[in-house]
Amino acid sequence: MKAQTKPQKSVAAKQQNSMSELDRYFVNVYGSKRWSELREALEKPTEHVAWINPFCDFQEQTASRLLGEEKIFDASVWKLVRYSDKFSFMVQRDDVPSDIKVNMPPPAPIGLRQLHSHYVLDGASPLPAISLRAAPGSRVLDICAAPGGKSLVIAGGLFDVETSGAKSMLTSNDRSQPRRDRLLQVMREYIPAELKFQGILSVTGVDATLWGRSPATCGCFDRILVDAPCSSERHIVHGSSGSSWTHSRLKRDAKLQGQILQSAIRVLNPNGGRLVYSTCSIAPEENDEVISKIINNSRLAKGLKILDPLVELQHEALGGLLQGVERTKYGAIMLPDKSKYGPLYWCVMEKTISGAAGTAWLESESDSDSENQSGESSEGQEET
Ligand SMILES: C[S@@+](CC[C@H](N)C(=O)[O-])C[C@H]1O[C@@H](n2cnc3c(N)ncnc32)[C@H](O)[C@@H]1O
Repeated sequence: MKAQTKPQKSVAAKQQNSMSELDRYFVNVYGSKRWSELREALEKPTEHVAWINPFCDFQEQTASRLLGEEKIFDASVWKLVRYSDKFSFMVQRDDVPSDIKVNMPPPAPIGLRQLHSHYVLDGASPLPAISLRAAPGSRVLDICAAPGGKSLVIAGGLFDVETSGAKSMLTSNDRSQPRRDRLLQVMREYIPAELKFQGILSVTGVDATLWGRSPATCGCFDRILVDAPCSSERHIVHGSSGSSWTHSRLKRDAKLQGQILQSAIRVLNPNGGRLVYSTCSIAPEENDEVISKIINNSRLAKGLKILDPLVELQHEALGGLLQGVERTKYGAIMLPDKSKYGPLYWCVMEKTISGAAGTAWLESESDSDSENQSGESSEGQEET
């Protein structure tokens, strides 16, 4: 065995310390038996599904063509699950022995438009995007959007090339330039160019904690997805995150999540706007406790109603995906020791302030909330 150099030793020692801090923390949260099962499940590779791109030319038939004449998916391994004509996905068949690891076929450009056939994502990932219920005509903000899997799922339900005049709008925002570059590439590969040119689909680089600052954006989104940056313990356990776990970092993440959520609530339409908050963290401090702080803030909670996170998902097509889902105080969580997919936490809320003019309520709060805003400056906006 090769001897470790001094810097290698100190990195290994740091990771070791951080792992034991992580273990101690989660034993307290889940108890030692559940944590050891959950940790083992987190160490395994992520289970993926394929979202079928409804923008490919042959729309409804796309999914079955992928199994049939296109032969991208082998029908003895994959099966098609159809939630609606805008949302279908491919999952591994139940009769494929679980010890056989089959690789997801890579996306391929197909049809006249040469758009990519499918997008590979964790099986739990589409659920927050579906729960938004964005329909043609909705103005949607995906406030932490890169690399873009959930934006694609939203766009699929929102736009129809034929009915793009329905005044739907999707703003996919992310502060990180490299991740935004990836998001722009995903949009180019999956979404027809005509939607981008009409200015109804845009990519922006604003600091999400600052969205609520601009009177121009107050109350103007009917649907908002806050898929917040989080500790992402699975990546830490896999050693792929490039950072180590500490409780102080978790607390910083939770603070940022609260700031982003507050900012998003300010730009949510007060007449029936819907917001979904999600993370891939398994820590209650980054999930229910972030929601709890909002609920206990009388100004922010005004008109906000927490909805049953599973109601929107009661559809036979989603039964397989939702297996093992657990309710939490405010939302739902999928943890990979009980479920095939995840981790994923999500909470669905709606804002209705009867009789309130959109901006009046928002303007009255903005000053007193300013101490909660991050001091970081926003980046410029760009269009796809
Ligand atoms: C969980 S990832 C989003 C994944 C994405 N929703 C998807 O489905 O592909 C969180 C994202 O938040 C972005 N982010 C972190 N802090 C931010 C901030 N203050 N403002 C905007 N975006 C931020 C990160 O760059 C990261 O891309």
